[in-house]
Amino acid sequence: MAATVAVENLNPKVLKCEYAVRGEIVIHAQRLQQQLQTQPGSLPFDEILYCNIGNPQSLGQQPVTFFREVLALCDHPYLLQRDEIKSLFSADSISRAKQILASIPGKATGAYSHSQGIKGLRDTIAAGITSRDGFPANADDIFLTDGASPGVHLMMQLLIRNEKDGILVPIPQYPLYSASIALHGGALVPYYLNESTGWGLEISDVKKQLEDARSKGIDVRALVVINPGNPTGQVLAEENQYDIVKFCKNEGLVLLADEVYQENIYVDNKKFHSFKKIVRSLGYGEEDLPLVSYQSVSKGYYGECGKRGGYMEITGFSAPVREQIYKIASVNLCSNISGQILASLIMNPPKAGDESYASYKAEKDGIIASLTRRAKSLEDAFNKLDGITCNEAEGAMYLFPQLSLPQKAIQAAKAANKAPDAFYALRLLESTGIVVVPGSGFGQVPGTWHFRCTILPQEEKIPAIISRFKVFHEAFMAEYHD
Ligand SMILES: Cc1ncc(COP(=O)(O)O)c(CN[C@@H]2CONC2=O)c1O
Repeated sequence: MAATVAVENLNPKVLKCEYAVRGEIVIHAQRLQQQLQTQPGSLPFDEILYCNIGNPQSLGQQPVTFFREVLALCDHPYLLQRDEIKSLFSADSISRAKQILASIPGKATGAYSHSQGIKGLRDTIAAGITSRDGFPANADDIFLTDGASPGVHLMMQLLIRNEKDGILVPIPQYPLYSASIALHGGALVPYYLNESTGWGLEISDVKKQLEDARSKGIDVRALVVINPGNPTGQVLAEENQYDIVKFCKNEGLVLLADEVYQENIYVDNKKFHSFKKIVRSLGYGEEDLPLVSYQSVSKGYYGECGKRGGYMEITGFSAPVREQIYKIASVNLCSNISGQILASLIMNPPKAGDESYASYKAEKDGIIASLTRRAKSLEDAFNKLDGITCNEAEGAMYLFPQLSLPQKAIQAAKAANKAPDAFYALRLLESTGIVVVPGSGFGQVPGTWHFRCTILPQEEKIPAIISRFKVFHEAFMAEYHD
């Protein structure tokens, strides 16, 4: 009997789900990459430059030595018995690996762990959060996850009962949120970041969207904040964060604080403040506001995307609700142990006085300084082009320029049955090999068009990217000028 599975009879929530970061432009890029391999010289460029995804190590960024030394020793404890490791690994990597292994039952990094993650590692992470914020964190509030993504899905699964349950999401947003809400059958309630004020979050706008949703019978459950922002790159002002926390408390909303770019700050006039610190600074305790804070090993200066590590810290939930969160986490048994170890390392890196500290700090500072330079170079280059305006990337890993497209280009896009920014991105790819994600994949004010470009290509490639981009953009605008 022929298979009965067809697109027509799949879960409609899956069909509704979209994730543009690896969407049609990237799929086409992969086809062109294949063509370059089988037919060298057949395209007007000789390599594909993936500026679509925040994947630093795929573009040449090196992992942090200390983190990899500890991971290697934890994964093969036999090495710790050999004297020769002293000539290969730093003393503090060896001692840290021994300390971590001692916290794992049976030193078995191949065993399932507690469903929230290894307690000793959660103790370390809690200590790191306490040190970062100046307010205590509790290991029992921490759930180690395979990157931040599963933690986001878990909370959507917990909060969304049906299509009448809504989640306030910033627009532009990282499409994990719109995809997860769609997969769980909820309602995305948009609130627009203000491009003219550097992607500012106006509480008055959020409140208007909340009231509008409620008037339509939507039970708004939570507010998502991404700080620093993806794709927009803004870092929230501290006073804005106080307003957001008070708003969530007054409106009875769960605050979902996505803080995976907390180590990616490129401007001197902004600092990262965790929402946990803001909540505690306001004197709010466990009874006042349900808050979920997300962290990941994928970003920062570590960029360990493939290791799939991260955590969510949950505070302000009742014991019965926490039990339900634990139950969902236990269904997946546990997150991967290497990711758990790495999450503990990024929250407790080498300190002054440790043997690895000097080299660790040089690596960390070097990566952040380079990202800062790359962000500025690309931002300046975009702003020099007619028809493009680009806000500063205060943080994160992206620029999100706005395109002022001629009507002829918009008509051509319509004729090709594509959003104007997707039409532009496809033409950019086919002319230069540069892969960006259309703004329509993140959401934008209707009638505006953007694209997202990462700041991740290695520095020596940035001038070539800028010059190739400039040639394309000027030719495109000339082709379609009104
Ligand atoms: C804001 C935000 N939250 C969560 C995640 C999920 O990360 P992990 O699951 O790896 O922890 C990402 C990944 N950033 C995607 C991936 O690369 N480019 C992006 O926009 C992100 O940008």
